[in-house]
Amino acid sequence: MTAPPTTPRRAWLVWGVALAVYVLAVFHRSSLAVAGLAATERFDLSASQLGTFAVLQLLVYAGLQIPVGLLIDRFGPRAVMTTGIVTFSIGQTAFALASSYPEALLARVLVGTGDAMTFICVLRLVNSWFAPRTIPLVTQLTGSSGQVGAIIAAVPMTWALGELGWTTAYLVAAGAGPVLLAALLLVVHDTPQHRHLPGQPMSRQALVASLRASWSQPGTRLGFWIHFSTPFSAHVLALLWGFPFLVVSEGLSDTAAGTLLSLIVVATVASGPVLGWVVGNHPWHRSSVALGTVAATAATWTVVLAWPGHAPLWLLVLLVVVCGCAGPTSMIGFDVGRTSNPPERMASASGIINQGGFVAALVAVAAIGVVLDLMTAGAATYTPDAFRAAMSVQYLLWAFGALQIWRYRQRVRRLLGREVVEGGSTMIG
Ligand SMILES: N[C@@H](Cc1c[nH]cn1)C(=O)NCC(=O)O
Repeated sequence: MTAPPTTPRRAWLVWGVALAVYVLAVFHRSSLAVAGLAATERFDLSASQLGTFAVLQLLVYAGLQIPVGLLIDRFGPRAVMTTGIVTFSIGQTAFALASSYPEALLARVLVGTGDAMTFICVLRLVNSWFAPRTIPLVTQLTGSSGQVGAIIAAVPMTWALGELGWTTAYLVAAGAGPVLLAALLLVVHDTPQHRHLPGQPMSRQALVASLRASWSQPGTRLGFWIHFSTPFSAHVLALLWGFPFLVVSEGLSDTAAGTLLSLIVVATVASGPVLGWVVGNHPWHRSSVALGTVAATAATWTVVLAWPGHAPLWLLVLLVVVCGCAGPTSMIGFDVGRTSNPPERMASASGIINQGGFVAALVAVAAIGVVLDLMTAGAATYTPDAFRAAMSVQYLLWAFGALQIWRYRQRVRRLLGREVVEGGSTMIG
């Protein structure tokens, strides 16, 4: 499987259907965030039980990235994506019908499993259907357009939960799965030449050796740390802590806080194509863009956290826009992974890289909760000072991630000249 020299027209149709499946996966992933209160009432949950839904889903997603990458390299993206769409549709149906907390948790595990099978399939399809120069742009468009699923989850799903009730709202959402499954089976082929192109069967030793080979490429590690360092701040805000931080620490109304959180997705969707263009035309500077993004995110947070009293609205808008733009920067990680690995290891390398941002998000979300609890032990509510201290744990992740990006970029640059990288390869050895 190598990229075609020119992009066939059919590639856009294949990508459109695969992207729609990814949008649906992001929609299902995000559809719990707007249902927190309803879930608390339906299953009689405490706050930490509610938080378990989000953490469990992230854990399942991150934990499955490497196995799913291997499955794609072995069975092809069409087969794995088919399994993914069936799995998350069953999960969402089960969530609609769940009547107890354990049933609902199991349903979220299925949603997380199906979700984990989607994104790297789309990346693999992009790599097989598009001409090499177009791949960075389409990869970026995939990542940022996929976030539209989060917007659909926020607005129409809130309406549906209020108007149709829990069971009908989630059943209707699950109903989109079979429709897209039919389109997928009809339109999506693994490559322009093959409907189904499986890889070679591999023994356990060969699988381990292949993963080792991917990880030993400095470019895969550089991709992992870029994905680790850039998007987690947006996840921290959007997944759990943004709303209470903006309301308690910055004194915003519920509506203003909700609007700012939606602005994250708008910034993500808008900045993706620009970054895609930059990455496609200046591959040598990919890691510089990532380092600049980490610096800009940390600097903006610093001004917000150091501002005496409530930060002004323009500064909070800047914060969510900068965090939103950092999301697409994480896609640079996949591009570095693509140019550092042969086609038969592409999906497993993407799986390794895709873990980065989700591991960082899990660590950040959990660490912020721990610091908040420690600083407000016994108090009825969180305080602005506690939030300032808790949000500061992000500096540890930025510092560690930026250090690792710097180390691996030095290693790649020591071993490969600029003309080789600009020629489209960062594979070493
Ligand atoms: N980095 C994200 C995608 C992204 C792009 N822009 C903002 N976020 C990512 O890795 N996504 C994987 C997924 O399954 O969504």
